[in-house]
Amino acid sequence: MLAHDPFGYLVDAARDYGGLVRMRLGPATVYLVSDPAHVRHILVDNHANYWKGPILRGIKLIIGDGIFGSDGQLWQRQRRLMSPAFHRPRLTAMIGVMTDVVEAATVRWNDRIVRKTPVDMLEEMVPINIEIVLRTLFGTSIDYSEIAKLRAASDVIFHHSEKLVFSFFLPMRIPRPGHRHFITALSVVDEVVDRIIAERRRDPADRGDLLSMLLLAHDDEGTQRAMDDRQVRDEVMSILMAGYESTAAALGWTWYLLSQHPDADARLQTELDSVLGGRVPSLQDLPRLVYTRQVISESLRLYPPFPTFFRTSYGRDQLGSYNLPPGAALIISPYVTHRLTEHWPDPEEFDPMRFDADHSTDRPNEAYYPFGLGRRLCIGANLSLLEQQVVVATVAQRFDREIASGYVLEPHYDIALRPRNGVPMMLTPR
Ligand code: HEM
Repeated sequence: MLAHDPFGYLVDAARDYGGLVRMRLGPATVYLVSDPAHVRHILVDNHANYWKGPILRGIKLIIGDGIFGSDGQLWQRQRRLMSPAFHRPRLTAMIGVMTDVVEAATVRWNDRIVRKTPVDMLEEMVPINIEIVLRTLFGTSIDYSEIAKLRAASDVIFHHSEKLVFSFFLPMRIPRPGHRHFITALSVVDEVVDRIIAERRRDPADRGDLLSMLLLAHDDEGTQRAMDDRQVRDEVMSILMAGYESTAAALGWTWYLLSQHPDADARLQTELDSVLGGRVPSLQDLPRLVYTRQVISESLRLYPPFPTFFRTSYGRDQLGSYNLPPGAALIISPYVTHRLTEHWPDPEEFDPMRFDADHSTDRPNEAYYPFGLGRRLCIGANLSLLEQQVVVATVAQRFDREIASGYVLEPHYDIALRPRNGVPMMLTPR
């Protein structure tokens, strides 16, 4: 089912059978949820009846008990502890790092621009994002060749994660094809994670960033017991795995979509010229980059980097007229919801004006959730949106961009949704 054009299949299933569809996944029964009212019920109103569940068992081989896959009290404690690292004052202090990192990246593209060879605008977003996550949250940085190694290893891990998730009904002790490759890749990322943590332990002064929050945490009873090494490792791994690939994919999609919609690109340039006039964006500029933000929102609607995520019910529940059994495995899909014609007319059309103030009130809030909803809303959503605005504004006002001739888009899904062959573009300085 999920092998060939999986998302076309899911969109058709929702159109034909509605916002809750019971389907087979191998020997297992799963439910595809896309109706905004059901999504709200599961993630917000009755969230206590749902946990991440056995579908995420495979992901735990990677992130252990990290925040992304944990539940109950452990999750609550970790979320409370980590949230301040993503609050507004900390985010605004990150803008300088973001602009520095993007500027340095554009210098790396110079020789390709001069030689008139394409720059892959998906691939190039990855080191930008790794660097931003490492510097802003963990106060460290790694060199370019190490970034490439980390990237290659994460690719293997993502690819294997997809197999693990969609064969969740098999015991985890049965190795899936590619298991040894996966274990080797995991050890590469683990080495980087261990080094980041060891470096900070040698110089443990409180820097107010996420890593300090993890390392200097005490438990709620104030017994001064620090978080154990394994938990710190699981959290750093969770943030790395959830953090950079998703934003890089989002930016890759935005560059692709702009290349296919010259009118939207022209409007974006007009806004950037009038608000920034060639400067890098500052905190004060960002609220004025309204159309830039709409472009980003529309890109996340069409191609949410996590097009599906998962829950399992503890007890029975009522979803509309349907009686959901206990232990039901749910695939919740923003990709599908974002294409429901009752909320999104001409859903395949790229139209950033859907997100202007006048049109945004036409639909329920839950018709749009690229970052999830409710208590488990993406902890990095605001960081990611800020970063996307900074990257799009900085790069777009510096270069005209054209997709390489002969390029054919092929979406590719392995937990994250990305263009399979990257986004090769010819860049011309403006
Ligand atoms: C475009 C970029 C991103 C997208 C589309 C995205 C999407 C999501 C979604 C849909 C969830 C909810 C999953 C669920 O409810 O099961 C989530 C959770 C999470 N995301 Fe993101 N994310 C992005 C960027 C980031 C960044 C930059 C970070 C960190 C630096 C991050 C860290 C996390 C974490 C830790 C969670 C788990 C939160 C919890 O369960 O309390 N994400 N993300």
